[in-house]
Amino acid sequence: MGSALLAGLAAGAGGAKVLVLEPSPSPDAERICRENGFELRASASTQDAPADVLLLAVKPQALDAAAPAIAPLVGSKTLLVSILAGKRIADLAVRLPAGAFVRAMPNTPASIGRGVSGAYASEQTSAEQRAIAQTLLSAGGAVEWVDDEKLIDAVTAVSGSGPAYVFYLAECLAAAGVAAGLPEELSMRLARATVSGAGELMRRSEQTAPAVLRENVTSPGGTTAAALGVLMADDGMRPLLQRAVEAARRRAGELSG
Ligand SMILES: NC(=O)C1=CN([C@@H]2O[C@H](COP(=O)(O)OP(=O)(O)OC[C@H]3O[C@@H](n4cnc5c(N)ncnc54)[C@H](OP(=O)(O)O)[C@@H]3O)[C@@H](O)[C@H]2O)C=CC1
Ligand SMILES: O=C(O)[C@@H]1CCC=N1
Repeated sequence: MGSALLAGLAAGAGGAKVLVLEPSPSPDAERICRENGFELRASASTQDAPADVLLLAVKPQALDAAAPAIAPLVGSKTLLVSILAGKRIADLAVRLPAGAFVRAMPNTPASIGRGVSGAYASEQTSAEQRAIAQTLLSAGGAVEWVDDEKLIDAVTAVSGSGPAYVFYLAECLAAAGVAAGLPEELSMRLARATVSGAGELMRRSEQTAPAVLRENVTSPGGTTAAALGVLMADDGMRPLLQRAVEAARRRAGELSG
């Protein structure tokens, strides 16, 4: 996720000095840094001046291990932008006492500029710092600000993890096609094209309500209505997805601390 945002940052960094801390950089991260003149190191040193902006993108479970390597870059004027699932601003502040915090939750379509991030800014965040966070995150796509930090766990469960649900839908659709008699590769091609095409149609359509797009596919008494009778049953897709999103939201809560 950090590499995806870094690629976006590369496009919009202007003349800013960028330091990337990464103990074992991927070839992609090395390339992005080389091509954009970003400095790449394993850790910060006490010789480094505090950063204006720090983007934190380690796993939540790696925060304790990573914090000492980052600490020299944190000062009272530093804006810390965290994309760590579950970690609250209070959790970050005890380890990395920056002056201001933005807790954000992007998603992997950010790697092609088509992501969406939810973001929450701490009270201490100035308008200028908020604008910087907006620029950084919008390199990956749309940005939706929320005014209650607790909502970030719900954002995580809906759009942070959400791409995985959609990819799993494609997997399940392909498997169902095979069960219906289609060759495996053809079924996967149909499922991929259907999921991506439907997503693109939803994005481009003037009609913003997915329910209307769904109704456009559904001929009265036809095949889609037969399938939706299963998916929209009381024990169908809605309660299933609600349970899945709630499990993700709960897990985010468990990752705090
Ligand atoms: N994947 C997703 O869809 C999303 C993830 N997130 C959040 O982004 C964060 C990263 O997740 P993800 O990208 O999936 O995980 P990855 O494991 O791909 O990325 C974590 C990165 O942090 C590096 N790292 C580990 N320890 C340190 C350290 N001490 N100092 C500097 N860098 C270190 C890792 O290096 P190495 O590989 O060498 O250990 C790795 O490059 C998580 O907090 C997650 O909650 C947020 C939104 C969406
Ligand atoms: O699975 C995770 O914990 C991260 C956060 C959102 C997407 N991936």
